[in-house]
Amino acid sequence: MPAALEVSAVSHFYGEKQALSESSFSIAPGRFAVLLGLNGAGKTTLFSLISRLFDTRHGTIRIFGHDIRREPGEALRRLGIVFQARTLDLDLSVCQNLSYHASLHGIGRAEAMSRIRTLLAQIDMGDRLYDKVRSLSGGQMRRIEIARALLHRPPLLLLDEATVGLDIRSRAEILAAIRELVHTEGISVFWATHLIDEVEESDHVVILDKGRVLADGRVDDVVRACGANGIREAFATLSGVASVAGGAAR
Ligand SMILES: Nc1ncnc2c1ncn2[C@@H]1O[C@H](COP(=O)(O)OP(=O)(O)OP(=O)(O)O)[C@@H](O)[C@H]1O
Repeated sequence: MPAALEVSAVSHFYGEKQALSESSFSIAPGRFAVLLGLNGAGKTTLFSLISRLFDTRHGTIRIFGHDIRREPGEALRRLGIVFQARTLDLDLSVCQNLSYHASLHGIGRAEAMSRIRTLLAQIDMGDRLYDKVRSLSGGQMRRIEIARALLHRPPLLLLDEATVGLDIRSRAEILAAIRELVHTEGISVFWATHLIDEVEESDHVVILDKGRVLADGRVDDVVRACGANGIREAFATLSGVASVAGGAAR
């Protein structure tokens, strides 16, 4: 079976500025993989390339073996994405936001409603179907965005700093719900964060710093290769920062 995501020698420039430099790694199907990097590491740039928001001019990206440039339809229908910036329409209801996304994916109305009800129940939002998005908390909006990203049943889900701005309980709940999806549905997740405490020992981790992949592999292997005392120390050493504390790097 091909990799869920394969990134090969991908570079990206904003004018003269190089934001990604010959980045390569791949993620196996059914894995929870973390893209770990400080602010400005290039995480959002990489996600913008994977989702084809930006054109990939240097290198190749494949989703389950489908090149995003040569077979964009096949590749992108296997991808769900939650961007860092909120993208729900605040003046529409939860149902309207989700139905609109379903119709973009060619999902018929009855099937869409059935999927929406199932997904909302899974994320504990079953009673908010007809509420305006504006009336939801930040954590609840994030859950709706996750449900939206899963509506077309993609086998690969990307989340860019999905817990930013949420309180500690919402963060933990969202992370746990996504980890649960990996176990129960067997989907592959690529979770971008700068928060070291979101990483678990059995995860696959890709450490990105100033546009370069500095480490790629199982967390315990990366820690061992660095001769570090844990992922916190390995990340601090690789990123060249003095310490990583309080859940974030300093
Ligand atoms: N539109 C842009 N024009 C010029 N430079 C940009 C642009 N977007 C990002 N950059 C630069 O590219 C680099 C990577 O930025 P990117 O947003 O991808 O990082 P990030 O890891 O997602 O950071 P954050 O966690 O802060 O969102 C940074 O140096 C950033 O300043």
